[in-house]
Amino acid sequence: KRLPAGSRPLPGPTNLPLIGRVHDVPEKGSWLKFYEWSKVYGPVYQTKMFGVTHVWISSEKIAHDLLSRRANIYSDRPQIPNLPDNRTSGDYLALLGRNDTWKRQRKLCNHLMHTSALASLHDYPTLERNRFLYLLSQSPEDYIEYIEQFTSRTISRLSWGSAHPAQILRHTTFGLLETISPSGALPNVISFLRHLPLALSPWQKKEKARHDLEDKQFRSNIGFVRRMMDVGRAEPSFIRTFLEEQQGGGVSSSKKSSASDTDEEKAKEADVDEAMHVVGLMAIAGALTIGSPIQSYILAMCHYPEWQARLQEEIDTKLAGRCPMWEDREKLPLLRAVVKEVIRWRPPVPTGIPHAIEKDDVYDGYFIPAGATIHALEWAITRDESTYPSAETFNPSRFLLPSYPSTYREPLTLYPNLSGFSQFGFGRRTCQGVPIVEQDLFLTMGGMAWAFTITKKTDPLTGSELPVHWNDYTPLLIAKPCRFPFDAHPRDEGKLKKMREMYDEAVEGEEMERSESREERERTEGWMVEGKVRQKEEEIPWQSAVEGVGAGGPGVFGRSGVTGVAGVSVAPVVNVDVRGTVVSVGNGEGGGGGQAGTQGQDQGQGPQPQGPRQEEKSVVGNGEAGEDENHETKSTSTSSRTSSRLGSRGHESGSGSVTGTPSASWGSEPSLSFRGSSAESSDCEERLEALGIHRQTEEEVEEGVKRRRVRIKAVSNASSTIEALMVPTTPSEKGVVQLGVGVGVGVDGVVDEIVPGAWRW
Ligand code: HEM
Repeated sequence: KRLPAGSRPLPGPTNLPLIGRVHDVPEKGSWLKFYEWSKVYGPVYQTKMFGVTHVWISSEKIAHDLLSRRANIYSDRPQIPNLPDNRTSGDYLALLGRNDTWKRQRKLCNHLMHTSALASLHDYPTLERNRFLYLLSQSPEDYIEYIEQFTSRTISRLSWGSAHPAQILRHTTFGLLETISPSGALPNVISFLRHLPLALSPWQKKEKARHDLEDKQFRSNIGFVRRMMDVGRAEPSFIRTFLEEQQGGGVSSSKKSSASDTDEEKAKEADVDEAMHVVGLMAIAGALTIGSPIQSYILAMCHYPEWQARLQEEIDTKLAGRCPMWEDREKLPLLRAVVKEVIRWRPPVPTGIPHAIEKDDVYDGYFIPAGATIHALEWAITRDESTYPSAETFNPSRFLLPSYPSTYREPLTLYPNLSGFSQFGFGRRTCQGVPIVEQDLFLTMGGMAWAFTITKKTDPLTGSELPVHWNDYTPLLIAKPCRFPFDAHPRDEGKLKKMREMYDEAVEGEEMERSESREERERTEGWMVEGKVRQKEEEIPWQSAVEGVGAGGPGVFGRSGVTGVAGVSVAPVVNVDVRGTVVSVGNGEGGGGGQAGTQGQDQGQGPQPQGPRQEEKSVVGNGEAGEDENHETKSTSTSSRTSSRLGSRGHESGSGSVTGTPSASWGSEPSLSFRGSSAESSDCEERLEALGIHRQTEEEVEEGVKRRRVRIKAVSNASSTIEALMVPTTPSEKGVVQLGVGVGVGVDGVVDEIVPGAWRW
């Protein structure tokens, strides 16, 4: 393009023909490279990639000058090669171009956020935080799973008034992140690949499957809320707010006013459709992002124990030993400063979400061409030493002491807070979820500081501290710290007890919700089976549970929530590797058809293990797992091990199929065995005893011990986390306590921990 008179091109690295500088940008930590270039070429420079000009802004002031002050031309979004209709389709508000659909949707999103503050929606984050803390206390090494559960369940409740869509939401949302991230799908880097026809494009096929599943879920969620409203049992949610207001004639994102009744109905449905997408996008945004700073908090506490001690002191003195509540925020400026500093120290969206410029522009003598993609490089903005001295250091004081004039602000009852923070974008496209983020982070970080002392983990063999990385983050648009080891020690017995009480209260509510939404849940779990969307293991810790269950269907009971029926064997079957050793726990009466990661041919006919309450990750899979590279070999072998183990009482027939005789199990001894090189099968029960898990005594049965759970948790060697819950329910006709077992049977796993408790069936 010819430069306008008096202007010059932006500086930047020399571009190679066609590819520009693609080869220089690493897949992981790309923002570090762009930051490095900012040191060489200045706070605003350009690169080219496959013909597209990318402008990188590393100064908050320049980002405001362009994206906020000149918002009339800098508020568009670029086209995403791997999602070519992102600017027009109306499916994802955050990715829409600057058009009427975006304006309407943004307004509606704003309205829903605003009115939700007035409704009782905001109990949800506290409820889920309470559930989260106890789960974390039980197995800190499962932190990623529990954090993801927290974020997706909280936003599901906010969006649809129920946590049950959370699991599929995680699944489809992660897929979307891959679809749109430069490092997630090749066409986003090599843009001409987007022209491949569907049949030849693995990226398009994958995206289509993902989108179909997402669409089904969103529609079903609306249907669910409507049905609940009809019977007066809909919990508060964004979508309920919308539907209620629409019924009352209040809110409408109306695309057109219509004359006839039919037209009016159609227009209403179009509005509902639009609201469905707006709320869907809010759910996606919430499920994707908030886990990043929660994980970064744990990372920060490993490296900066002194700040943890100070935070605990603030909470202990101001709240007299109580766990922080949202209402306490005025009293806890340090906690708010920690929240903000975590985001500054490790920005969740380090490259920013790009804008696009619609008309040629000149800034400070530099020419910026129409159509360029404009990135506010959040990583660099948080490292600007003039605003954040010693930027690499985690230092919440920068928001609390007047000696940091560029970031300090009074009154401390109000500041620091996240409102207007650069990390949530600029101009007309700023993030609309800040109030949710603020509350979620305040509650989780405050809750963790109240409950735990987080430390680096000690190697039991050498006694030395296990290393914790400093800045090893996942490569997609929303970056999260890669897994690291740490310990979370409950600070005292009283707090542990309190956590348990808080958890019980949270789960109690959930049980009610579950029974209400069971039909819906079963349907959505069915889609999960259809969905077969594959994800990267390292990113999606629950993957093997998602993919891995045999076509015996029932092998894993997922969140079926079905209590065992008296007279029918509820066969608890646990098959996991214990540090390289296979454990099978079961009464062997069939059940356990198809195990995670098998080649999918198990046709379990036996009674199905079913649990009254299951954890999220026990999701029904499709029996076609095993294609995952990480799992294939071991999964297959575990499948056969599983079958033969079950065969100790059940019958193994044909090629891997497992059948059983339900009635024979009553009163029979459960089979417990260890297999493998490092353990004798005979010492299985002793080993379990040693782990604190004992068979329930008659007295305990007599007492009708309820709600005691034995949790067997397997962490796969590919860092999947699977959990088994054995929950004593009611005494059966036989006078014993039945155990429902929820097992995400994630073969290839190691049992990482067995929570002490009693089991029996
Ligand atoms: C730690 C959590 C979060 C971070 C760091 C974050 C960050 C961002 C950023 C950087 C943008 C782009 C701003 C721009 O283009 O200038 C954005 C957009 C957006 N965010 Fe968030 N976000 C978070 C959570 C949420 C949540 C929970 C919601 C739920 C409502 C949400 C809703 C949105 C929406 C709707 C947009 C698009 C606005 C538009 O394009 O007009 N975000 N966010």
